[in-house]
Amino acid sequence: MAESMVKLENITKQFGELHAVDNISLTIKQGEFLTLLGPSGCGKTTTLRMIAGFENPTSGNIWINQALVNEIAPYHREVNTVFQHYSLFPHMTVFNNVAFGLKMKKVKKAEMMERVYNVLDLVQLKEYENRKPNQLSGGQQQRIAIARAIINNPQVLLLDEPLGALDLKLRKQMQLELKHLQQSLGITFIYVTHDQEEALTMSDRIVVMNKGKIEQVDVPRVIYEMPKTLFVSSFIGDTNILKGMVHKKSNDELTLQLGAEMITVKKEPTIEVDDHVLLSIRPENIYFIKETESHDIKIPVKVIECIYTGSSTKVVTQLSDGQKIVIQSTNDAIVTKNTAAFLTWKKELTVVYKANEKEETF
Ligand SMILES: Nc1ncnc2c1ncn2[C@@H]1O[C@H](COP(=O)(O)OP(=O)(O)OP(=O)(O)O)[C@@H](O)[C@H]1O
Repeated sequence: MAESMVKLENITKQFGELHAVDNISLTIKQGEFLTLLGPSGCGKTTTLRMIAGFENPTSGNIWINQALVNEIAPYHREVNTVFQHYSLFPHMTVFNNVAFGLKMKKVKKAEMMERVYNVLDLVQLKEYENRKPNQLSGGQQQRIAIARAIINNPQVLLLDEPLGALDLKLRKQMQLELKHLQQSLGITFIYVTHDQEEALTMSDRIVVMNKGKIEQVDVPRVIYEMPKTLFVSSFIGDTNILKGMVHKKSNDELTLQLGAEMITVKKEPTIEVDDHVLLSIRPENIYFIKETESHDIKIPVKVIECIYTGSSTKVVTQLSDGQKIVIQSTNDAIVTKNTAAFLTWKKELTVVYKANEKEETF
């Protein structure tokens, strides 16, 4: 996976005054499943459309397979795109929809038949070859759209929210199918979604975008466990954001005041004594402990609410200064509403940000 398949260098796209994509640089490796993730309007689709050639960058360079493609028309780029709306030809059978690209290229009949049946087999729709798109379910139509996109053996497949129109169960099933397909074909996938769970499930690496800029690029585990910015922390998964203040700084630790308590966390180079900070702690990383237990972090709280959610219980607690901490507990027997309790979490799972860093609601 070492070779670079797509390279974006200082890419900006302006629509009038708006910087839809704002000076991003990114290298996507051969065979990689890379996901562009971010809220609506952050520039994901615009980035994908520039790689496809449907939009021209205002400035910057795009390489595909080591070739500069800025001036190359979409149909001459080694990429294919799958959209959320399948854009199948309604009057053609499944077979003809998939064969269309090969017919345009005047591929010989025997080879065309072999290739169409191969991809129909890959997407498990061989027996549907004579149906029209309106005789297929949404998931089947999307598989046909994917079959059509891979039949020309593109180096790169661009997928713009391809599962967005499907219901949750089918979407989850198709996520796994797509991932397996990508692995077996060895094609580079650049995938756009605003669904963080989908991104975490499918990707080799995730690019988190916000307002046209890249906030973080990394493997799913690092994005989830070590979000670099407050934005990433809040956008990916559920988290508690708590206000604190730095009391002491030693060689490798910070001592923070949180409510009436002092806790120690890992040192952050840019954070100094007296700084106001925001702590991000995921609900599933917090545990209830008994008053008699001793832990590095031990926070007294009041239990405000217990909400049963099936596999776990969401427990809302409150610190002495009124800040709320939500815990996702699989052992709710330990607490009851309106009682005092004690919380702990691992200091290495506490992510600390300077409070003035992008304090906004997401
Ligand atoms: N052709 C255009 N003309 C003017 N503004 C545009 C155009 N295309 C996109 N934009 C704007 O650029 C910004 C980024 O849009 P883009 O479609 O890339 O976002 P996105 O992250 O894909 O969002 P979504 O998840 O809603 O599809 C938005 O503010 C959008 O309104």
